[in-house]
Amino acid sequence: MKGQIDLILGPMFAGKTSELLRRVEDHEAAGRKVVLVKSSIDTRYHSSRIVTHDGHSKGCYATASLAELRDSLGGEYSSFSVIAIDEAQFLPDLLQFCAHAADFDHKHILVAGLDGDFRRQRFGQVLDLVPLADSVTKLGGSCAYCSSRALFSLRIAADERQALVGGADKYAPVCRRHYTELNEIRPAGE
Ligand SMILES: Nc1ncnc2c1ncn2[C@@H]1O[C@H](COP(=O)(O)OP(=O)(O)O)[C@@H](O)[C@H]1O
Ligand SMILES: Cc1cn([C@H]2C[C@H](O)[C@@H](COP(=O)(O)O)O2)c(=O)[nH]c1=O
Repeated sequence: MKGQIDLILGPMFAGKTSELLRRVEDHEAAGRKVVLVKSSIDTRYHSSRIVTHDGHSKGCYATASLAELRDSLGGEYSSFSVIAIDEAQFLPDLLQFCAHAADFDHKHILVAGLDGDFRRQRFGQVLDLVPLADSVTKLGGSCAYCSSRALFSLRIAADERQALVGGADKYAPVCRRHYTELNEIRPAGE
């Protein structure tokens, strides 16, 4: 098998995790052995399962880093042909691990994560993978205020830290118009 990196990006509630699990099931149905992993920072729904916002889930490794996952798997690492990674924005060694696993270990890597934070700034190393990727899929959700395509994650909690784990209690998916209006963003010079 050749190495491959497929990215699934988008704002919160866009269906990234659902799409990741769908692709995992396709690989498993084709007889490929898949290891699932997420950042251990994500404790929202379950500590050792990847869970979608509408309750679908699959067991996974929860890890602080992908080097730690590699160590935990030991010799079993070579038996997996597919590595599915969720909450990729929280993994500090995402770029180095994925590059090595695809280029030299010939793994097929599926990566789901935020393409931007609540300020629409880069988040972790997700965007660094774009030049290495075979495919990049940007999903959109449904705007919480008008049902147009949601492109961005609006933070509704009063907290300025980049990393703030949460769901609908802290974030809403929004279209460009509502992101701009609700953040009171003004064009430069106004
Ligand atoms: N504002 C919302 N709050 C809670 N759940 C939502 C909201 N918008 C959409 N959902 C549900 O979340 C599902 C997508 O969940 P998931 O795949 O976990 O998305 P992502 O990984 O992109 O955050 C949608 O199919 C829908 O059922
Ligand atoms: C926008 C944004 C999000 N987060 C956190 C909130 C959630 O715990 C995850 C994203 O989860 P999802 O599966 O994509 O719904 O990331 C954050 O820490 N900072 C942000 O700016």
